[in-house]
Amino acid sequence: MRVAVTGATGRTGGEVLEEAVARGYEVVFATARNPPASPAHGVDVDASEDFEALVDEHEPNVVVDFTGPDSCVAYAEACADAGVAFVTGTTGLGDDQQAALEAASDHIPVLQAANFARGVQALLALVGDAVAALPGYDVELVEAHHNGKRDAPSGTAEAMLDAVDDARERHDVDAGDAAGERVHGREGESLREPGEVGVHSLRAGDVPGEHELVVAGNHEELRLQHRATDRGVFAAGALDAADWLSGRDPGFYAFEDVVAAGSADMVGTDDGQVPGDAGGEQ
Ligand SMILES: NC(=O)C1=CN([C@@H]2O[C@H](COP(=O)(O)OP(=O)(O)OC[C@H]3O[C@@H](n4cnc5c(N)ncnc54)[C@H](OP(=O)(O)O)[C@@H]3O)[C@@H](O)[C@H]2O)C=CC1
Ligand SMILES: O=C(O)C1=N[C@H](C(=O)O)C[C@H](O)C1
Repeated sequence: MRVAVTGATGRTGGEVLEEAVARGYEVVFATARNPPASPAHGVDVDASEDFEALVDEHEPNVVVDFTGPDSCVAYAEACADAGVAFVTGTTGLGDDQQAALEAASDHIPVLQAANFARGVQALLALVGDAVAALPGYDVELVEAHHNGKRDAPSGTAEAMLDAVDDARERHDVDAGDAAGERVHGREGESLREPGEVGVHSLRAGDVPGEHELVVAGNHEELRLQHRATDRGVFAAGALDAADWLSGRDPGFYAFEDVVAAGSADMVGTDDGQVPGDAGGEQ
């Protein structure tokens, strides 16, 4: 696969570049806004302002993007012009930016995911099940990320909140008068209204990403939590997505489609085994 990586000097793009090289993919170019003088993971990093020319010159099968909302949309549009598939994990897009990204998928395959960890796909299903099974319970969401994250709440939190709303609607849950209302943090006199969902964003240190939904009532508490313990999980998922997307028809795809298609090579071990699994031939 001929892959290009944008945001290649970033926390996540850097992991994508490293994993792409480790997998033996042909990294045809990598970009950053302020490219470093020396190669990263053996790949020269070019200035992102040359993106269109680089696409024309190197003809990647797919571009993998972890940058910011403006650049994500600009790259998607350039890929649409060049007929190159586009995978993005960039979060924090506004409504117009989201519409522009989706419009690009009229011409090319586009895959967008707020979170490329497979466990988060399972979490989203569990969130819907829990909310449907526990009508009348209070729902609160807490997410934690590193101190360099720009958007709040996180894209994953937004997806979890959508899963709460969808489940309440689909299962006709009478959640209370404030159903659908999101309350971001609380201070002062602010009594909780039935149905509202409190959303709390922590930004500290180097936390790769944690999300927890609390469903509580009737003298009990259910907590559904996902923790990314290393950013490599995002890089691996994004490259699995790139592999799956490359060569597909134009359209707007989700990471759910990739997860449904098959299991992952396990990251974090040299031999592809699940850590701690001693079974099988070595
Ligand atoms: N979907 C998922 O699974 C995940 C999504 N993310 C999302 O990915 C995005 C990037 O996060 P993270 O890696 O922490 O960010 P970083 O700030 O660590 O890195 C961003 C990278 O993008 C480049 N960049 C930033 N803005 C622009 C721009 N306007 N034009 C061109 N290049 C730009 C930066 O270059 P330079 O430093 O030179 O400015 C840098 O290389 C965020 O939206 C985050 O939420 C993150 C992890 C997982
Ligand atoms: O910015 C990050 O770091 C992350 N962003 C994504 C999000 O906004 O949900 C995914 C992951 O949690 C890491």
